Amino acid sequence: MATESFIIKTPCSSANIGPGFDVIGLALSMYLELQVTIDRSKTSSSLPLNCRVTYEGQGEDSGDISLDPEVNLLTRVALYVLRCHGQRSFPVETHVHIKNPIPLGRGLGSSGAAVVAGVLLGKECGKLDHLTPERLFDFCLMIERHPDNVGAALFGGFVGTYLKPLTPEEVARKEIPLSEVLPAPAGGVDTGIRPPEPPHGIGHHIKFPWAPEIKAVAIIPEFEVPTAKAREVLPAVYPRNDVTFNLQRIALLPVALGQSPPDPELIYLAMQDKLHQPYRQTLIPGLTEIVESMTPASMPGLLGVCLSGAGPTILALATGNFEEIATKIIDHFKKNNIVCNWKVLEPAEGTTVIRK
Ligand SMILES: Nc1ncnc2c1ncn2[C@@H]1O[C@H](COP(=O)(O)OP(=O)(O)O)[C@@H](O)[C@H]1O
Ligand SMILES: N[C@@H](CCOP(=O)(O)O)C(=O)O
Repeated sequence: MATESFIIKTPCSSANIGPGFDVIGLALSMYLELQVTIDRSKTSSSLPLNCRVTYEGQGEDSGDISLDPEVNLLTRVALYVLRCHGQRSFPVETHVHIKNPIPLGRGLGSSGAAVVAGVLLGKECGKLDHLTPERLFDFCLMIERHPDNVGAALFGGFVGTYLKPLTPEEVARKEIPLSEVLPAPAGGVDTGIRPPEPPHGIGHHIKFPWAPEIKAVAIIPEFEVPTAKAREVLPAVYPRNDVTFNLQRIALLPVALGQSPPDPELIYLAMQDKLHQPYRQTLIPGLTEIVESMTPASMPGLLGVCLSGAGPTILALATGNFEEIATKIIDHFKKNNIVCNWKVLEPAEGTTVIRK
């Protein structure tokens, strides 16, 4: 067939869920979608890297998302996968239309979804059928270096993610600067050198059960917090008591969220954190007040509240009363002149490729 078309659909995610910093991820029902067509009848193209990128959705009007395939995160990731397999550019002539409802820089895994979808785009465009989901995870981890949000976006559901102990040589390869992994942005020189391939079996995941009654209410402030900035405010070392506090809760969390009917007191306790949220309140006005004041005792239907990913979105897990819960959190943000919108989301399947 001369024209090939397929769709890549990747869910957004909420990482951490309180105590699970860089470990736990939950795929949620808002999807980044790539509509891809490849005209394989053509033998040459005037398009840069043979690829035309179009975009609709979040950040569309602000011009935050580049349409240059050498600059756009998604297509750069796809090029990384292609170049690791000896293919310098996209097939002649590729059109990638990106539909993105995931708000940017809000802690709902927009970059994780872009990385996962980009890796799949590279696999599909390059006909790299030998790449298993586990190997695709390795590629994701060379770019998004924590496994929680990419693990959820790739595999779906409620997941625990972990990295295998790497040899010193593998660590050196995995931690190679991002500028050497991703192709040079526009204006950079394509040296023709193959980028470093990921070590094998870097990341792993395990799926946890999720009680069907539990929904995720995302309260999304209008301002952005880039994940890189939200990681810079975290300390390099932690007091032992704070680490123990999180270990005790992380042992409860997957069990508490899998039990049906859910136990609000247990879930509320299991969602407390001392490793990232207290430090990130400097970037998210009202965060501590929200986390401390929203309890199942004061709000029927509520199970627990946490920062979603690196923020600023707040994730409230609940079995009902969604609007009242969201309104209460929105009112807290209002005191700091912050406007929000909100959505009820459900756990989602992982990334799928749909061929027509
Ligand atoms: N669909 C997309 N296409 C291209 N780039 C994207 C896309 N989604 C996110 N990004 C990039 O990722 C950035 C946001 O990443 P990050 O700061 O990690 O926040 P988030 O919590 O949303 O993942 C955006 O500013 C943009 O540069
Ligand atoms: N564990 C990471 C998760 C970042 O997720 P994002 O959705 O904000 O990109 C962190 O907390 O930094």
